[in-house]
Amino acid sequence: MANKLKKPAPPKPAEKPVKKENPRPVTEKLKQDREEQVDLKKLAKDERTWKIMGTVSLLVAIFLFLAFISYFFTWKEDQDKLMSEDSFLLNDELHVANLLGRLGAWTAHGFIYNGFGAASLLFCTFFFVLGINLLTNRKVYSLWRNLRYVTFGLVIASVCFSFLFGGSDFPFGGRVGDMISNWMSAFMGSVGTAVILLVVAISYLIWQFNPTFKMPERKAKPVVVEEEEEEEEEEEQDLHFSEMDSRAAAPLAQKSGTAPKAVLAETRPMVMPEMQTPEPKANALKGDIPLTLNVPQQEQAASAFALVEKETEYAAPTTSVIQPAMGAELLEDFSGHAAMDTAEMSKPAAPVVIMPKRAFKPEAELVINNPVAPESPAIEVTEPEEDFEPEVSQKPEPFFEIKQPEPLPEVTFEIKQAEPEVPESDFDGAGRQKDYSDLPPYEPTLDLRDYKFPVLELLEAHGSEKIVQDAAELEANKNQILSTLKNYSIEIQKISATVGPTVTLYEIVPAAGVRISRIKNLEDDIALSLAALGIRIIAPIPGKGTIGIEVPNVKKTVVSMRTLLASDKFQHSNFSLPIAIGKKIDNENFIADLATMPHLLMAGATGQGKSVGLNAILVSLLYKKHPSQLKFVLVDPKKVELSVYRHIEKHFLAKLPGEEEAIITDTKKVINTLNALCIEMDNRYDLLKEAGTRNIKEYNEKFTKRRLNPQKGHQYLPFIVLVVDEFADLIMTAGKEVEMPIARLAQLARAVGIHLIIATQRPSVNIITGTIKANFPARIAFKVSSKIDSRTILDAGGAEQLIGKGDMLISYNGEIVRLQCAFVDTPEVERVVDHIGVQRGYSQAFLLPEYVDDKEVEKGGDLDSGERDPLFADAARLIVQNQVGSTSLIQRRMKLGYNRAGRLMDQLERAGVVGPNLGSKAREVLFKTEHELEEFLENFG
Ligand SMILES: Nc1ncnc2c1ncn2[C@@H]1O[C@H](COP(=O)(O)OP(=O)(O)OP(=O)(O)O)[C@@H](O)[C@H]1O
Repeated sequence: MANKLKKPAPPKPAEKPVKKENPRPVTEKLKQDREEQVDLKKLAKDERTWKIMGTVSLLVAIFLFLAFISYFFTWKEDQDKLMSEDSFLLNDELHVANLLGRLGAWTAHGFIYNGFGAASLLFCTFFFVLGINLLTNRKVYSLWRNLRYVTFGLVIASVCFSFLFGGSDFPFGGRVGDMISNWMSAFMGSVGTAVILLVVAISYLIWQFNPTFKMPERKAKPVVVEEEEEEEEEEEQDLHFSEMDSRAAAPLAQKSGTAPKAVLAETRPMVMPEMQTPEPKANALKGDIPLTLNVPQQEQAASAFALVEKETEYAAPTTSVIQPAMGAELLEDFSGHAAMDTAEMSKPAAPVVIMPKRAFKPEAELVINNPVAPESPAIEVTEPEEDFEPEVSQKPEPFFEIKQPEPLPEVTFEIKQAEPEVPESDFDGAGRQKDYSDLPPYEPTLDLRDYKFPVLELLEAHGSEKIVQDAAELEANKNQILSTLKNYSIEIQKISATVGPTVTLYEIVPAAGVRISRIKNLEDDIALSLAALGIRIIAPIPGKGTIGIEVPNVKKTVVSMRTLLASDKFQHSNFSLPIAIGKKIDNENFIADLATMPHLLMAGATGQGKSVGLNAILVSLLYKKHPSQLKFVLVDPKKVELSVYRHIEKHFLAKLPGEEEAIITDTKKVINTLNALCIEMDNRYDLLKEAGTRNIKEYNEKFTKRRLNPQKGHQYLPFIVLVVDEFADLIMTAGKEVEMPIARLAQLARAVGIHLIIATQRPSVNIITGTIKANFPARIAFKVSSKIDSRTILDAGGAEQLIGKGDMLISYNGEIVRLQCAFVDTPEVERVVDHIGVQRGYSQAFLLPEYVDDKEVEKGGDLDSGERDPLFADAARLIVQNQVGSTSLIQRRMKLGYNRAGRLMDQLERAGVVGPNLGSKAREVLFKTEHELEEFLENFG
């Protein structure tokens, strides 16, 4: 039929003469030109062109290397001939000793004698790197960086050699080295030249190898990803390797006449010669939809050790299962990619494309995509002096081998904030603002200057953390999903998979015309057919245009806290309060700033990972913050969950004045503490207002620059994090009395550095009320028992589908992300806490302002009537020292509630220390010197 329809076409030639006016030859020429251009472009992009160039480059490297090495031994014999013969290269009668004949001798002479001496060997490395990159079509080594090293290395090494071995017969530094060295010696003398060269040579070595001198580790870990990425752009201009990505790969396959049945785009290159299978069998599933596997980069694949292990593990199931299931045929050998070094493998790489040799028209394509490994973990200890080997995949040494610092004797000393020594008044006699800028900046950490941050060795790696990709499982799930959708007549174009630590995300691109809601409605049916708990359907995945089906992995991977804290993202985060929460499906570390959240609500049924989550947050803060910068207020009605933190009371905990225990377990005390926090918040706002700053960051900056006078009550403000472990319990017992201060703090406390983390087992609407919810934009849901609970926490379903054990959803910045929470076990927390606890701390916990319940005051009668407040004398001294009769000064400096400070002021007035109330102005202070006051106090009793 088609042919018949085409036959009537001949009239066309008849039309040709009509268009005679058109300059046909010109058009044809243009066409031809364009075609030629297109061909050239194709040629430039053709993989084979790069390979040929790569081979040539490698041969050049080898040629130069042999010629140079040979020259070292034969130069004496060949040099005369080289220098005396004009047509050295063309004279066939000349016999030279160089291994590579006249060409080798001539080239080596040119490079070594006339050029850079022995340093010319560096040219070989350049051609080698270029060759490897071209041959593998990848950036195995950074060409740009190598070029820089070679260029500087040539000059520096040749000059150094010339200087050191100038007297030798062999041209160690070459002409270039001799010239520069001679000039330098004449210019600055031998000693000057030696010093300069030493400095330059050391700088060069440091630049190239990094001062840690941990070259093997550094090379093995993908820390360089960012650096590499930067350079990648530069390199792309030189080499267009990046064009050989998965996008280019598919057309390539088609071009070669092979419509791929399965296109596997892999993040990591894997050598699996055994995967090469014979020609396709007749049992190839017709119309089978290939699966695209988004293999997440294991961040800890930084170590070569982990990578090798992973590869072998992956190879076996893939071989045995994928091929028969997919009907995939002989897979091309991709061993070329195995040449890639570990550093390359561990960074985001262009997908490797495995092409079957036989053409096969699939219904939809099965592609194994390649999520970008988000970051390279720096498995480095916080303490640089600790020599920690980052072998995450190995079990750490038993704990008893880790030396704990000797407990220091308990020292009691006065809390004395190292306050800057600034004059009492900000203004000089002439009323001008005094300038303190010449004083050194205030350093809050100096109070505990010997404080040592916890080291990563205190935490465990919890297994190898290798993501187990079971090809059989992937294929089976894919087929189940497809057949379920097919049963409901839903056609799809493509399916891909991303394997995460706990779940695998299957991304589906539906065929044109399929309504998303239809797939969404099949959630339960798909779950049933996969016979798995924890299926979650995201339709559509925001910003992607695909539909996601999350299916739990049979074998789950524990995400250890240590991995997260070792990651580059955490180590180099400049967040105010960085918290490492867990890993996303694509294995990206989820690290957020609590200060911007600014409060966090956590909910989940019992035993689903809440306490572990809380510990993860607390531990991440302990790893990043100095005791002077952060205080915790811990509320633990269950009495056991947070009790481990009591050891760090004198470092990191805050409590009410006069309280014995810093960790609050009694509901009544919780109310007082929350109200005290409200007072602290108000006090801080007063300070901010006086300082003319808008938030704690600006305030602390101004304070450290000594632009705020501590005599006026200004002080460095630590962040305060309130953690409530069982909020439901509090609401049940205290109701509004707890809800109101929490809501007030949640609304206002962010700017003054007070942040709330509230956890609850019962996420019902009477616990998480509208007021609470409105002020907690960041929420975490562990597995809950019903969809209603999930809606109460996240305003969306899904948390009821989770699988527990730290599987969680976080609603943050307006999107809901599934994470596997980092796991930190109680013994690990104990170790971290003990590490801090044995160090010298403050003399007591950070004191919150005192809060006196009005009702209790009423019940207890007027304190003023009989006796004087025990703090009377201290308050009088404070007022006289500062010569300011202000209630808020007493409140702030003595950490008292407003009522008590007011009563003290009344007593001071009655005693004649201060004058009467002057409205908005401070009261007059009637004692001008402390001496007068002391005499008065002695007589007054
Ligand atoms: N992130 C995680 N990774 C692996 N396992 C986890 C994780 N979080 C929790 N688990 C497992 O689940 C168990 C219960 O966790 P956890 O104690 O945190 O639950 P919970 O929600 O606090 O329970 P409860 O409310 O009863 O205190 C842990 O002992 C641990 O075995």
